[in-house]
Amino acid sequence: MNLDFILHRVQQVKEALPAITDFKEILAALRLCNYDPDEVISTFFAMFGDSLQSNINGQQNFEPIALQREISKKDKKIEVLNKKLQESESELETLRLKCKYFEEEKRHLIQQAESLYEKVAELQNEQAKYLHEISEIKCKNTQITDKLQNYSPLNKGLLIKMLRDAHELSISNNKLRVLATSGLSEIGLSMEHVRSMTMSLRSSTKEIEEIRSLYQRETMERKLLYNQLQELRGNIRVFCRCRLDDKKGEHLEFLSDEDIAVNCNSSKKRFRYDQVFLPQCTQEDVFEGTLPIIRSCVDGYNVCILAYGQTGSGKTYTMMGTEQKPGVNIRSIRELLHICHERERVKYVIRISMLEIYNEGVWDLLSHDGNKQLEIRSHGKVVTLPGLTEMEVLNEEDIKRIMSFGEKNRTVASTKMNTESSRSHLIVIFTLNGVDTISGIASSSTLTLCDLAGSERISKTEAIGQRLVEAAAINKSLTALGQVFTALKTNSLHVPYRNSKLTHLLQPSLSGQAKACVFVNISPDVKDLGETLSSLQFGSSIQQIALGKPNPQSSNIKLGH
Ligand SMILES: Nc1ncnc2c1ncn2[C@@H]1O[C@H](COP(=O)(O)OP(=O)(O)OP(=O)(O)O)[C@@H](O)[C@H]1O
Repeated sequence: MNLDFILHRVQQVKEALPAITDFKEILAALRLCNYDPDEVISTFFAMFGDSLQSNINGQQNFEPIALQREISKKDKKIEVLNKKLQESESELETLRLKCKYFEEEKRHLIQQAESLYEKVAELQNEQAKYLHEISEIKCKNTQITDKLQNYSPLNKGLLIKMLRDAHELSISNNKLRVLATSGLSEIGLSMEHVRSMTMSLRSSTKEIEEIRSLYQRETMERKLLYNQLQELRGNIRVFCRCRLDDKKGEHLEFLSDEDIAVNCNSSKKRFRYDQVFLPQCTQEDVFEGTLPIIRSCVDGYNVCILAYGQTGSGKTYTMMGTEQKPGVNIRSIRELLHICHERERVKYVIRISMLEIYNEGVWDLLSHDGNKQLEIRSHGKVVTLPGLTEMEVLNEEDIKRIMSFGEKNRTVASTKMNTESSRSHLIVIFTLNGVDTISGIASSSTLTLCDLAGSERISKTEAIGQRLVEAAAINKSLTALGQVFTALKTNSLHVPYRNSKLTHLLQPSLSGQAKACVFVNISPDVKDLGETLSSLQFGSSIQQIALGKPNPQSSNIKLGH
């Protein structure tokens, strides 16, 4: 409570006091004033105790009540003070906590400040360095400017141009960099593409390898099966062909497609062949018989086709034929080229050679420097003819042209030697080298076409001199051929291939798993009966001769070394 205010009120009461005689009236008056009577009284006593004592007569209980009031007042004050003390203490605690927090904050801030001071120091160092560098650059700049000032206007122009160029260069450099960046990203994409392509390529390569090995196996199996079929038919097939003639050969009886009989001296001699071709059979019919072995040749087996018979029996007609009616030679070559062409996956190289065996001498008919005599060489089972001319052929025209060149050579040689071409053996050899582009299998084989010299006996020819020598040579080689066939038929350990040039040369085509086809040509003329019988006997003796067991890599002839 405001003390001035109380004093003011007390003053008001003091002024009113003389008029107040009754204490109760004073209290009432004070109540009217809205003041706490205890407070007012205690103030009264303190200030006007003496003067009031005399006026308050008869008020016996006044002192204890006043004391009680005093105590209660003190208690209240103490309570208030306690409350205030508590509040102060709690406030003090709060302040203490705050103080602690601020202490922490202060320490933290001091640390930060210290590190900032360090950084500032570093930056100041850096700044000093940069300032130093700047001053150096400025110095250089001043020097350059000075130098520039000294440049002649021309040099200045050049310099400006150079600077411009440099600027342009830097622009184009930037463009290039952009291009390079996009190029690099494109390269990255391409690399990714290449990577995936490589992956798919790898898997494709694997697939191709598998297909290739499958294909390889299939090809081998097909070849072996085809070969087995040929073996079942016989590796040497013998056909009989009778020449077409006006004279009817009454002595000849064509019993079936495979049987022919000869009536002589009231006896009948029967001969069995793989096929007997009647005089009216066409060149196409005759070729049918040789067709399967041509396929064998392309499969890698050595093949030989021979025409045997007396002079004039139709050997040349069968082998060579005429322009209109081509024989086995041209048809075989056509078939060979056709099969090679059909097998697109195999690359073939075909070479032709032409030989003549006359009087046990081997002559190269394709040699450009006249007729050249050759020597036969043997290396184990490999037979070679060093120096033999071989010409690559691509088509039928090539072959016809080369063969007619060889024929001319043969005629010239025959004329020189005063003989007939029919007195020699004509041998055309086709060498076939194939490489399968898928399986990689290489094959090498030969097709030997042989038009033998007339087989008539010396006694009949009544030859003398040169003719006798020729006949003896022919006889020798044909006898050797018969001996080879006989040895093969009887499975003899030794086959006398080297008994003649003819058999020596034909060794690769008459051994191993080679296939041979022999045409026995006969004359329908009764006056040739003896020779016909002899030829038929020769033919039937070689019927059903089995050559060696199959061996996939058949070719063993090497020519032209
Ligand atoms: N099947 C046939 N059809 C028609 N003509 C034929 C037949 N066979 C042979 N000739 C003809 O008979 C003649 C003699 O034939 P070719 O010259 O082929 O006999 P060759 O056995 O080769 O004789 P050489 O040993 O003298 O060479 C030829 O004029 C030929 O055209």
